[in-house]
Amino acid sequence: MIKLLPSILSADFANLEKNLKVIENAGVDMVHIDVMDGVFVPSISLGMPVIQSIRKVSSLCFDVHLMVVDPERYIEDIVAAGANIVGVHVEACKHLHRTIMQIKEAGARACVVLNPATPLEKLEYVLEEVDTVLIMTVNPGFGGQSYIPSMTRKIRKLREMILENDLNVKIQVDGGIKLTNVREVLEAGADYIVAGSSVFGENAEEQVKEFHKIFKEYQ
Ligand SMILES: O=C(CO)[C@H](O)[C@H](O)COP(=O)(O)O
Ligand SMILES: [Fe+2]
Repeated sequence: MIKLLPSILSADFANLEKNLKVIENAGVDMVHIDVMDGVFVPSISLGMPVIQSIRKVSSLCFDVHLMVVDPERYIEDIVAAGANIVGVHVEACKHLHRTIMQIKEAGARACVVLNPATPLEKLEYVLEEVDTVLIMTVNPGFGGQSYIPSMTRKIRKLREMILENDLNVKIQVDGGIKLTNVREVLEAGADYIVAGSSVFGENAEEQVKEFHKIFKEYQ
């Protein structure tokens, strides 16, 4: 099933509860939360206290994208704060397999994230252990960037790898996805679509409905 995961990075941080209600009422059941440390990526976004606070007012599935160095330092705290899915970057983990196990032992679903320039080969020995692979379709660090066209081939190639190995792994895409290019990633095989500026930067309720209309063409 194809899902839209609005990214709260582009939401109004003074009105997060209201923003979450808007997307939930529009039919969304998962939300994407970007945690940036100012080291792995240039920017700093939010951390545990914010996740804890919004957990109290939302029953949405929280998909937390950790853009931090050595993410294994935070897994248990992030899950305790309310994360249902935890995504870690291949480029940030010294012992990727161990970190994936740590996420699952902490009680969350494990997602592995690849920067645009990181090849899919990095997944070869961990693919069967993960619930989701997140293909970054922009260089991580900021919302509102443009989709990198070569990522369509990467999504297609990952879909082939998953099929060849007969696995049940979801493909997530994040960065620069809009109503005008979402068909391209869906045709390539994406299941989970993250969208920040194209949801919260506009009329969020209308945008969610438009994305969902397009998804119906593919399921
Ligand atoms: O991980 C991210 C940035 O590093 C964000 O999830 C992503 O950029 C969403 O924003 P937009 O849809 O505006 O590109
Ligand atoms: Fe993200």
